[in-house]
Amino acid sequence: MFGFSDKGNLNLITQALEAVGCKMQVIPDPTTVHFHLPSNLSVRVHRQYGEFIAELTKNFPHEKEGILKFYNECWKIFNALNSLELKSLEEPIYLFGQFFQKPLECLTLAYYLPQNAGDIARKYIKDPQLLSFIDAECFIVSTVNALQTPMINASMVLCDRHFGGINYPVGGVGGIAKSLAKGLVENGSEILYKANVTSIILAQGKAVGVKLSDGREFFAKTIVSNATRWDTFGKLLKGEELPKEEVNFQKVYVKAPSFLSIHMGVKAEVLPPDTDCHHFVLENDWSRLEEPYGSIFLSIPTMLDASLAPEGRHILHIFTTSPIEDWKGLPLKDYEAKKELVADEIISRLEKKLFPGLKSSIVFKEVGTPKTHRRYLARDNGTYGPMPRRTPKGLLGMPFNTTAIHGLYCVGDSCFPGQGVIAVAFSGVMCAHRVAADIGLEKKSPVLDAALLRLLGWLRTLA
Ligand SMILES: NC(=O)c1ccc[n+]([C@@H]2O[C@H](COP(=O)([O-])OP(=O)(O)OC[C@H]3O[C@@H](n4cnc5c(N)ncnc54)[C@H](O)[C@@H]3O)[C@@H](O)[C@H]2O)c1
Ligand SMILES: CC(C)=CCC/C(C)=C/C=C/C(C)=C/C=C/C(C)=C/C=C/C=C(C)/C=C/C=C(C)/C=C/C=C(\C)CCC=C(C)C
Repeated sequence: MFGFSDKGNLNLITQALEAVGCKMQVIPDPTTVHFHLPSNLSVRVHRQYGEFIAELTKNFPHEKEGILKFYNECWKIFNALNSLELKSLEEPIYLFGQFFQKPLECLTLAYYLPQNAGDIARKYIKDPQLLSFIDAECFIVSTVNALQTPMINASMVLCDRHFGGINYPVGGVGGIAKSLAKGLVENGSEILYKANVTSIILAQGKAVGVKLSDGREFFAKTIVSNATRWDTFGKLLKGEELPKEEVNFQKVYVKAPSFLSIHMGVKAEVLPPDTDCHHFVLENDWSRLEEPYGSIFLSIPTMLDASLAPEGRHILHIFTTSPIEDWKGLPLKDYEAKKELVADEIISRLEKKLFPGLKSSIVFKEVGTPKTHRRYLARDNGTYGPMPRRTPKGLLGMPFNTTAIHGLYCVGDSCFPGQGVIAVAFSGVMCAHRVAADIGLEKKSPVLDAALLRLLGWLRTLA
């Protein structure tokens, strides 16, 4: 996980836990990811920036200068981001205050807001294989290539992994939600589980409550939806005319595919002792990077935290992009058979590329499809999140938290700045600040608000 460090301003998981009086013990991951790429290109992204750059330049000595220039430009943006107090960019008193206190940093971010990582990489790098490597660097966090990945998001992940680092919460990532929930309850909040919202209640065009599938209704001054914008406006507000803002959003962004996930328990001896925790595998053909089932993600959390599995066992979480269309309309028997077949192919590829004997070492296996994602996360088509339809203008087209419906706010990965736990946590921080201003807990200027919201709405139409 990003966001777990004890320094800077981007450690949003640490900050969220602290806000409710919790802290989790973490284990630093020495390697963010080990790439296994075409032409046997193997690159380990070491926690130490210098070691990573040394490994990359060893593979591409003729591009040393380009590599340094590209990643240095990322650091410029990361340092600007990391210097700001992160609050709502839709709240003018805060936004203008930041421009006043940190003009250079804010102008840097405003300059890069409409730009994408692939264009900047091409300014410095010519080697097509190295440009494909930058595509893979972006793909693992955005599910699209570098030319479609906003430069601000790319800089955040390409640098924070060396600044705050990647850290694993002891006991597993599920502990983050559990700690947060415990902290919230201890601070007086109430959380309803198994509460399936089927619609948002409107009164005179204003959002005033929610209705659950069991018929219960809840009313509030403010409604915040963490469902995707497609679900919020397509299902929870079904029958209402789609607001112009949302039509624009859907013009610029489509739903990214979902994932096929395989969770396995294996005998420990099948993995060499120095195996890294995270791997990304694309064997032969760069053109398959973005194709369904083309590339394989693999996490082995027991490499960092042995307590997660019984002694002598490791956990493998293997996943690859997969569209829901491949899994729709199949009779149960065919669905089960297809899961086995597709999983078997993926496991065979890993056996061939990384771990000989993998198949015979399996002691437990469970396969989830896009339908599993849809069911458990209630995400339309099980989507991983928004993906630009064409080349985007960086982050310019991403909507913030306020919506065209008075009293209704959106958070999550279909809001600015997009996918990723830190991105999603930032959208939560922004939303909390905007709501606090709107209900009178923070300073607010209605005149400036109206002007800024109009300006931001207009900027989005340029994307
Ligand atoms: N670091 C990693 O390895 C990793 C792995 C996977 C995902 N992620 C990130 O996590 C992010 C997901 O964040 P998010 O918060 O936007 O999405 P989310 O899908 O995780 O959260 C939405 C929550 O809302 C609930 N929900 C949806 N509709 C509902 C309804 N009608 N009624 C009640 N509850 C409902 C869902 O059950 C879910 O718990 C993604 O962007 C992704 O990048 C990171
Ligand atoms: C408003 C206007 C107009 C202007 C102004 C200017 C300014 C001031 C601006 C500002 C801006 C800002 C602040 C921004 C921010 C941003 C952020 C925070 C971002 C973030 C991001 C993040 C991200 C993207 C992340 C991501 C991550 C991810 C997705 C991850 C994932 C992972 C996975 C999947 C795993 C892997 C594994 C393997 C490889 C195995």
